[in-house]
Amino acid sequence: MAKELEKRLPDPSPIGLMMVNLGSPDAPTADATRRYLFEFLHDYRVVDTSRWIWCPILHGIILRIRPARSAKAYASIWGDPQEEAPLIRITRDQVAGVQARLGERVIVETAMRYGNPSIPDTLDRLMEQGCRQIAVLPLYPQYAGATTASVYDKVAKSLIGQWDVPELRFLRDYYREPAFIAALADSLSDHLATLDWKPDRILTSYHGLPQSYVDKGDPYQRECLETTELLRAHTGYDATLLQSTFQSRFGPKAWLQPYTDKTLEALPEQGVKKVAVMMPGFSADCLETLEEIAIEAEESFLEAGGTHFTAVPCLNDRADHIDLLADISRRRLLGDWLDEVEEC
Ligand SMILES: C=CC1=C(C)c2cc3[nH]c(cc4nc(cc5[nH]c(cc1n2)c(C)c5CCC(=O)O)C(CCC(=O)O)=C4C)c(C)c3C=C
Ligand SMILES: [Fe+2]
Ligand SMILES: [Fe+2]
Repeated sequence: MAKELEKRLPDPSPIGLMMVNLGSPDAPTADATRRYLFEFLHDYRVVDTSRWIWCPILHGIILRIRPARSAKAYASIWGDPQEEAPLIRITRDQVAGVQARLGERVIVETAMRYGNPSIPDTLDRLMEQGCRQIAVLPLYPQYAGATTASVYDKVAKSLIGQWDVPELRFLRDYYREPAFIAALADSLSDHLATLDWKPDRILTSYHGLPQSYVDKGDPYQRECLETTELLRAHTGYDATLLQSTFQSRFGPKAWLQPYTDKTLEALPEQGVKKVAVMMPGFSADCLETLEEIAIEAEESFLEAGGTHFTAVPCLNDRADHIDLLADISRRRLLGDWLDEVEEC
């Protein structure tokens, strides 16, 4: 009898799972890119400079110049301009795969931290469908204040003013999951098997972060370096073959080093002419992988004397990636919520 009483009463409401990525402009145009960058670059988690200093720079220079340049870069990777951006399309495929694996008791939705589908609209949709328990899965394997914590902030802000707030759970990071490391290693070997050459060097290139954020305590750099360590241990590749670098600098301050572009430009002179670049910090291909690495970085590596270059696709909608996202959601987020419902 005591055991019976210990059981929680079954809650028949559906459970929500919101999978969140960074977001992209609504279209590959300067206007849409300006709206996206306006929201993105006003986030204190992304740019922590005082608004008295930052807003004149942002409004006076960046939002006048960058949107046209970035829109051109987006257009080069977008495909059909009537469709959504690559990052959003891939995230929707991931969501469909996770939904299929979790079954109909869980409602899985796509959300973007900036732009659409927005976090507040997605939370509203889940709550309208009756979800009283919502799990949030930021699609960033390594934690950073600028990404993961920014999702936490936005979720919390979205609920301001609500009288009936759902029970919430968040995933902080998943880079140490053995299945994640195994999927990265398999994606690398699958990709290398399609080539008729072997790389002399494989870069694990992570999105950069201002060095000052790490100096203030952000663990992102450590988590990236640990990801590469785990990948070395899994593949047996040593540090001379598998090397960490950081890409996508923004502005004149020092960012995490070594920089991917400078490394690639220097490698041919050191006799390293065949390079593969993989990007284990990105769960989906996006502007930073498809344009900055697969187009721009390849061009500058070949100009510097490299002979062979390849960019390894992100894990995207690979079955092992979707399996691990569903498994992490079940184990680390939904856990006893699912048990409670399933017991009834
Ligand atoms: C201004 C500072 C920026 C910080 C800090 C930053 C951190 C950061 N970003 C990602 C992941 C992505 N960033 C992407 C694009 C992008 N990033 C910045 C700036 C910062 N990022 C800008 C201005 C842009 C927009 C594009 C451009 O104009 O160059 C993307 C791709 C988005 C897409 O639409 O495809 C991703 C993904 C991480 C993981 C991170 C910190 C760890
Ligand atoms: Fe502003
Ligand atoms: Fe970024």
